[in-house]
Amino acid sequence: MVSEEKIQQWKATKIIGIIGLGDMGLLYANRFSDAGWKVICCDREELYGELKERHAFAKFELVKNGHLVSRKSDYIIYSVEASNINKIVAMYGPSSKVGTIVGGQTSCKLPEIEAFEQHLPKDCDIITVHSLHGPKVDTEGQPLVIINHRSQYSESFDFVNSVMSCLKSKQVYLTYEEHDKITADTQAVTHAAFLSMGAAWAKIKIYPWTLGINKWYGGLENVKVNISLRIYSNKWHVYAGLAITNPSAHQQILQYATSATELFSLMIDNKEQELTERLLKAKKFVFGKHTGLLLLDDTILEKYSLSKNTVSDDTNSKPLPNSHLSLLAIVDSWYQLGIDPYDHMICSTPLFRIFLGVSEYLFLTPGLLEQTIDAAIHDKSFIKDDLEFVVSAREWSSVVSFANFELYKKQFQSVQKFFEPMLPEANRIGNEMIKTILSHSKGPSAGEKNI
Ligand SMILES: NC(=O)C1=CN([C@@H]2O[C@H](COP(=O)(O)OP(=O)(O)OC[C@H]3O[C@@H](n4cnc5c(N)ncnc54)[C@H](OP(=O)(O)O)[C@@H]3O)[C@@H](O)[C@H]2O)C=CC1
Ligand SMILES: O=C(O)C(=O)Cc1ccc(O)cc1
Repeated sequence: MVSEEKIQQWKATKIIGIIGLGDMGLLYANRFSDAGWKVICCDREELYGELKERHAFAKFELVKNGHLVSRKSDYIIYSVEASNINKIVAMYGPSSKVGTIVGGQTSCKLPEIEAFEQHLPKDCDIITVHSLHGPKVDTEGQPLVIINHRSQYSESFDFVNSVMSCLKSKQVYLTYEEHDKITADTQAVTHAAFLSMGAAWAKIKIYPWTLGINKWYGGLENVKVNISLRIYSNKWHVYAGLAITNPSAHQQILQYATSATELFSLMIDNKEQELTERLLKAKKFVFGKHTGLLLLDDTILEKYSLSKNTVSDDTNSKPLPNSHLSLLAIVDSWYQLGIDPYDHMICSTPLFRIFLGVSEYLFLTPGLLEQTIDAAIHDKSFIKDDLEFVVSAREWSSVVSFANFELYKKQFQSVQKFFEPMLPEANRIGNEMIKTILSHSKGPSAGEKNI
């Protein structure tokens, strides 16, 4: 335990450097400087003039480039695009102050650690971090992974912990290998699922919230729409980087696409018994030990719809039952890969917890799985949507396994363009929905497996 006096002494004498003043870099720069740390930042040199104006009243200092950050800082954090980490560390790493600590914020740690080992002077320690949430989420209580990879100075680790403590996140200590395996299981496959939903809607050119109360209506559907659009309102490189640069993520995303394909084949072949047996096995494996309350309650999600329709507008219609292929496929892929998603709660993002929450709801609400299987076999209202979903899941999987950043960008941006007019509204509703889910789940009523 570091004394308050020591922390005050560090605050008076040490400098935190941030290279990359994008969404996450800015979040850290503001939080650290608000907590009383001296912070010095840069973004790309050509943006210096513009950024100087934009941050004229900020508490942190802005300098022209990463060399100037590196020369002065006692802890340097690279908060840049994953695909450029090697190039950027190669550029500024050798300017790191003697005996400094270096880390990064990229979402997959293997390429980051390789870049540090390759380009940093041997006298630098390597202690890296990953906040498991987006820049607009309250950092308090969210997991923050800290990886103490190479420490030769006794104070380095305590120092980084003290700096990070102002975020009030839940600090989780892992190796970079553990981190990458877990985030492949959690983040990468969650994104693949919601990216595939959005791509399928864009391909068949439907805005699912405009179809009245017949289709895509209700709490589970609101989650699918809101989270999918939330992902498409972000920067493509965040999702591309964490999937493409993490080898374990390729296998995960491929399994997700394979599960979706195989379950869909059983649906179109009307193999009800085989489908039921397969899903019950998956249910037993993933949810067999579940006790206590569900992570999510469908009714609290009802109101977060982009739709202007309500059931009372249209009393003769009732929602068509969905086959929920995207949710069946994730539970099946956890089963096929032998992953217990609850093991990863300690190191999970809000989106993963929500994805697990809706899957759990589908499998554990009495009668809902049976109703879903019945719909998948006997009511083909969603069959065309499911076909597009399967094609999309396989396309995302191919793009990721071929490590094709350009194609990823193209595919992402074409869907983004389709949803563009709705993204601000979707983000607003999505933020409210996530806030409600997170606040409900913080309370004691969330049961043993807090979201
Ligand atoms: N967004 C999120 O939800 C999260 C992201 N992360 C990870 O954090 C990292 C940063 O993400 P995020 O902040 O969202 O992305 P941003 O694109 O917002 O930020 C990255 C910033 O780095 C800048 N940059 C590029 N090259 C240089 C350079 N040579 N010197 C200085 N700055 C440079 C970029 O400028 P330009 O755009 O002009 O190239 C950009 O402003 C990524 O690796 C991401 O995977 C981690 C947790 C959450
Ligand atoms: O919660 C999610 O999965 C997000 O989409 C936000 C996000 C993106 C990248 C990260 O490395 C961590 C969090």
